[in-house]
Amino acid sequence: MTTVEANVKEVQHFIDGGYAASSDNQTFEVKNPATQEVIAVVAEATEEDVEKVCKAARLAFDSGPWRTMTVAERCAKIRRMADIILERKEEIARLEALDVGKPYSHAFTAEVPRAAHNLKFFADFVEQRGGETYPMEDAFLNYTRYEPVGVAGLITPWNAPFMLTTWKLGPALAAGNTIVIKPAEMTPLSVSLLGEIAKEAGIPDGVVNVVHGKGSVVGTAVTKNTDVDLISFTGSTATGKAIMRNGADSLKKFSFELGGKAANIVFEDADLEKAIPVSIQAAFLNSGQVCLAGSRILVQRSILDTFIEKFKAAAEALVVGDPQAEETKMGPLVSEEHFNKVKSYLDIAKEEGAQLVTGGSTPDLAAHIQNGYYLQPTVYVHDNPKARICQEEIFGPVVTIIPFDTEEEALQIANDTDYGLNGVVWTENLKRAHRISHGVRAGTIWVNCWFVRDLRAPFGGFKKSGIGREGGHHSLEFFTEAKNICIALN
Ligand SMILES: NC(=O)C1=CN([C@@H]2O[C@H](COP(=O)(O)OP(=O)(O)OC[C@H]3O[C@@H](n4cnc5c(N)ncnc54)[C@H](O)[C@@H]3O)[C@@H](O)[C@H]2O)C=CC1
Ligand SMILES: O=C(O)/C=C/C=C(\O)C(=O)O
Repeated sequence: MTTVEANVKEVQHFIDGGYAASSDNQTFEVKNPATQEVIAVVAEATEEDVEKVCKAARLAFDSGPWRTMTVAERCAKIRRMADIILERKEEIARLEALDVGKPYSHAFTAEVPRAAHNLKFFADFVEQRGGETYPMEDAFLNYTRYEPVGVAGLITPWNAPFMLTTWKLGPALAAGNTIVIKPAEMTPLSVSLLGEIAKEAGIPDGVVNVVHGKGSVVGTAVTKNTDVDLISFTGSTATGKAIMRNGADSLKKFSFELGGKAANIVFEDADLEKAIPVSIQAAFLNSGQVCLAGSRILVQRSILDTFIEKFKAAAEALVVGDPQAEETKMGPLVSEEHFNKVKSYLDIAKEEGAQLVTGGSTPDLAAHIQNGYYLQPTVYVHDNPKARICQEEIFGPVVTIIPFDTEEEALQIANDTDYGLNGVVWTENLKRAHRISHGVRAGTIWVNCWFVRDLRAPFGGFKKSGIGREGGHHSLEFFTEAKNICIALN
């Protein structure tokens, strides 16, 4: 990445170990969502460029040393990547704040360290991995090898671009695949560095490639490309369906982490001293642009008034402002288009008769961020769980409190959704915690906590929230082909 004029960065593809412009020199602009200023011009790939990048990854897989080098050597290079990310932590966190609009403090203390951990974790995990052996009396011995699949297409979103890309890159690389990354076009800055970081870490040319452009063109071309063997995707459910259709002809493997509309269920025996601040995080972290957001807050009617009063006060106390400022807890939405989508739900809420508790308009802002895509933390109460604001993924700082009376009713509302990524339960009753955790149809349930991540644990969604699981051996199963070798012993 270079700077072309004051503060405007030039971002190119990273192909076969070097930066490259598009074959037709086309570019697109990226804006800072806090100000609407242009912060980067980015190479926009043609279909021919996508061919080239996928071919580079193919050649690096077929004839390069990456998949044949020892696991120890490969993993040492991946760990070096993690170290370089930590050495460049401030720079990457600044880019993430600039590009996504998320608070720098969160990127610096949580997401960039997690990105480094994603790489290191899978390097360690692969080195320690065993295999299966099945002796057949004394006559034959079966043993299993886990070999890389080939070229991995990683199509990644804009809400946590660097962290979520490394979450796929770590296991894909550790397993010995070569990679084509297609970052989200709205937020390409941090991810564009991964090629050069890989090169600096000693990873051979052609193993980590990055290609930029619109999802509908470049994402589609990567998905259809016959040199690409699998697609790991995080993003919207609609795009997941398109990827599945476009990848069908080349019979790709898919792993999808898609949308969510999590129920955050607060029972009357919950410890509100913990439940309120964590529910605020679950609602407004990254301006609610988190697939795991607890955007449907189910509250038992006996504590409804107390909960609303405390939650309102905590939402109003959140510091909304410049993402680069240390004290900022919530920044803008990522783009004008997304801002308009989120704002449209304020009209829908009104039409649906939802009761506004707080928010619903633009916050007071310092002069330099007056043009940013800001919305106040917004809270509604609605007693109709079928309302659109209770059903659709808004992906913004807009949450709805839904009252309930009994456990059965809470479960019924929690499961009345197309999504099933995660759920949250607040209770001091252990038996109830288990009952509700078993009853909610979602891939992760957090009890008296939220977004606590052990990278060994399965992570992914039921229903329209995804296909497959990431994490620990689940990621490795996706990024490897299991091979059984059967040896006659006599
Ligand atoms: N699960 C999650 O973490 C995320 C969920 N979303 C949800 O999706 C909604 C829409 O956001 P979008 O930016 O439109 O998400 P998206 O799912 O379209 O974008 C994610 C990635 O997919 C790529 N892409 C788009 N169309 C493609 C196609 N046809 N083939 C291959 N790749 C393609 C994009 O370029 C980007 O890299 C959000 O409002 C939110 O509800 C968005 C981002 C992340
Ligand atoms: O912690 C993870 O591995 C994944 C987190 C996912 C998100 O933050 C997201 O997609 O919004």
